[in-house]
Amino acid sequence: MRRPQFRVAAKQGRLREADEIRLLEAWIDAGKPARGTKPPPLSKSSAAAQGKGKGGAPKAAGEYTEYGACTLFDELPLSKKTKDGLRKAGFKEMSEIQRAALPHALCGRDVLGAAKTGSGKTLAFVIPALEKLYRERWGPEDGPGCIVLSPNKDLAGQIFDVFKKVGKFHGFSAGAIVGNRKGLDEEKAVITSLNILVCTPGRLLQHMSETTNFDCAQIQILVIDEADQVLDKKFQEQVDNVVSQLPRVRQTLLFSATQTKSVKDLARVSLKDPEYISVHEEASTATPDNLEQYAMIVPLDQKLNMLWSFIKRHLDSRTLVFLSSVKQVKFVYEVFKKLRPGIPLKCMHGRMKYEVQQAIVAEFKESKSVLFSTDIFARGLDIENVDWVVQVDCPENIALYIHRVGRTARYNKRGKALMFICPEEERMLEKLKATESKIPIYIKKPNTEKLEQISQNIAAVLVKFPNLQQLGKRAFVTYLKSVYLQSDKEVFDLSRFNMENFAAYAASLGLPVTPKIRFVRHKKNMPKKYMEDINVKQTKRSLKPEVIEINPQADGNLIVDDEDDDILYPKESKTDVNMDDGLDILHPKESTADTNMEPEKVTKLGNKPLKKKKLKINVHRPLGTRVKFDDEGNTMPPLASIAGEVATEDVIDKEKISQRYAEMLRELQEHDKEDKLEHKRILREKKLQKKLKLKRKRNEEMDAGSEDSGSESDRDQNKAGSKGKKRYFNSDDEGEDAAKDGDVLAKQEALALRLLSQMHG
Ligand SMILES: Nc1ncnc2c1ncn2[C@@H]1O[C@H](COP(=O)(O)OP(=O)(O)OP(=O)(O)O)[C@@H](O)[C@H]1O
Repeated sequence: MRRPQFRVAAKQGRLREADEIRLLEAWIDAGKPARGTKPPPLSKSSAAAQGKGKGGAPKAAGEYTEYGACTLFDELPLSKKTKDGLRKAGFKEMSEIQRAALPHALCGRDVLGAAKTGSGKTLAFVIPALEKLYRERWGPEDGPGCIVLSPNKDLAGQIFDVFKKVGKFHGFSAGAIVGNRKGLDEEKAVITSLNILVCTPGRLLQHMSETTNFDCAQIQILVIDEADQVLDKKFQEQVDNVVSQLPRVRQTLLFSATQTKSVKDLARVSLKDPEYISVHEEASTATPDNLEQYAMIVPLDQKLNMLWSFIKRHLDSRTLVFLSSVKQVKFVYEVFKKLRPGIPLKCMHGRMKYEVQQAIVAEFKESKSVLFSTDIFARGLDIENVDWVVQVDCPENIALYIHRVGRTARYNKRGKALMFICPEEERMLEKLKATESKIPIYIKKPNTEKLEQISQNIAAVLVKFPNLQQLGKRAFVTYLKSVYLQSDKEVFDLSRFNMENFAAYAASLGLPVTPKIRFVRHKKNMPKKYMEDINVKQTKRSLKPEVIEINPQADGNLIVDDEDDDILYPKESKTDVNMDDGLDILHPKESTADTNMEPEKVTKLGNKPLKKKKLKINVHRPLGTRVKFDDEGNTMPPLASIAGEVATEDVIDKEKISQRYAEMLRELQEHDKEDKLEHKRILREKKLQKKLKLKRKRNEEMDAGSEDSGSESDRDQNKAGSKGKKRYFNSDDEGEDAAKDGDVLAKQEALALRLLSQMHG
């Protein structure tokens, strides 16, 4: 009895939907805005008036309102399901970019949208995507109908969440195709039945080439978020490949806070007669109005002191700290955690599992804390109420600066941003302050009185936790590499630093010696400008590797050799430029954003790694690479030299320094003692093992000898001894087992001797 009722209800539902779609299509067509038009500017009084007057749903069939100037979502020609979703999620009034983009996007036009960070661009493409599929009556059996490309998996996850929220009442299946290698098979199993795919270009391409029956020939709408980054050369091959597999007849929406207008880029995604919507083009600033921005000139070796002092003075804030490499993030997080600043610390980078990242973001949203991050979260990350964004390392360009600071002051909220800039990178400040950049940034003078000096505390932590020394070394190396690999040599030029700077920086990380570094680079991948910039000793036909070395012990030159991690060969296909360690460093890059792409996929997709050619560059720079000597002519450890310098400036008490050194020495001696004891223990254990082995061997020989003469019961006994007792190895009870073994063997030995003497007797 119930089945026919169900069928009737379903049929009625379908009919209602069909009626709604007919009405929506007519409304969209009748009230669409003229091409190239923008909605009139919004004054507070007009907003309310427009909400009641001009907009609104059609009163009766055939009487359609224009929707190009409305202000509320309810006034747009949207399906009931989408409106319900929006209402449930608490979205009522449209933001500027939504007002401007939605009317054009809803009537099927291609859109190239730009608006400041945090201004609500996500809804400006999520709504048209849902509506398009709804009006096309897309169903599960139709497969993928919408693709959203995002530069990284975290952002893809966030966009997916917005789809889930707003599309709650629709019946579409959607997925964030961002899984790790393990998730690939699961994705393969479902991807063909998903209607909305939010994915990174690399992952999508992988499915396009590997997943059977995965077909994108029916795609209705393509969205590219963070379009300037996704259309950047880093993704070029992947995006071109993806786009070539999509139907030419489709709608395309491109959004970003820092938009591309490059005709070449747009041609690549074949935009048709697009609407250029840049709602803040005429605004006096490129960053949110509610954002206060400050910069401070901080020498490299003072950055951690400054960061620590900042954190200590903002214990009641939610602070997001950007550093330029994974190793730096890990190091600063680990060391600061040990020093206990009095506020929870978290860290996040592209090497973490997606689920872990999600959990950390959720925790950060919940409590006032400090989150150290790489640039993986510079774009798109939407966290309400971030009070401060602190950029410890200089952003590689203005666009990245805008995206980083845009993690605060989102959607009408207030926020503050602070950037530390080394004197050697001051050119970036000039660029930011240039009129055309439209960035109201103010220089703040560091308050040296309130600056806490923590280098020695860090050194003490490193003595106590030796594994952090290695991490510190890596942090040092990856920082210098990140500077070295930047393409904007006007700002980033290692030659502006000298050996003293490097030594001081190493000391500020608590390192007892300045790590050595060597850069090897394929000439082909070096920016021309930089090639001219450095003194390359190379004949035209030479194929030797180019080597730039930094060595604190070398006189005058930047030389170095680091045995394990610092020989860098260009790898064209790698896209994660997150500077994890030496082996991940690529050719000079346009962008340092941690794209979180899966490198192995990219390699599979046909980018051949370059041959390691032996190009050698030896750079002899007339730089201030002085090594410090003490009164007796011995080279001084950098920490000592720095301590001396600081002391002369009366920042640190000399007595304190010697006390600290004495303390460190004591700690080292203690460690030394422990190491010696441990070494002795290991030797003892080895000796015992050896002895036991020897005895066992002898025993076996004797057993073999006594086999013929031994009684049946003896043999059984032996068998029981060897087979009946299972042994479990656990490093904790190794000593006890060994002792037991010793007893057993001693008994067996005695038995064997008895047997032997019986034989001989
Ligand atoms: N119409 C709206 N009403 C209220 N809140 C909104 C509206 N539109 C967007 N938001 C909220 O504003 C915040 C920022 O939105 P969104 O992440 O889309 O910004 P964005 O422009 O994409 O930023 P970015 O350039 O940094 O990626 C989100 O928390 C979102 O929920």
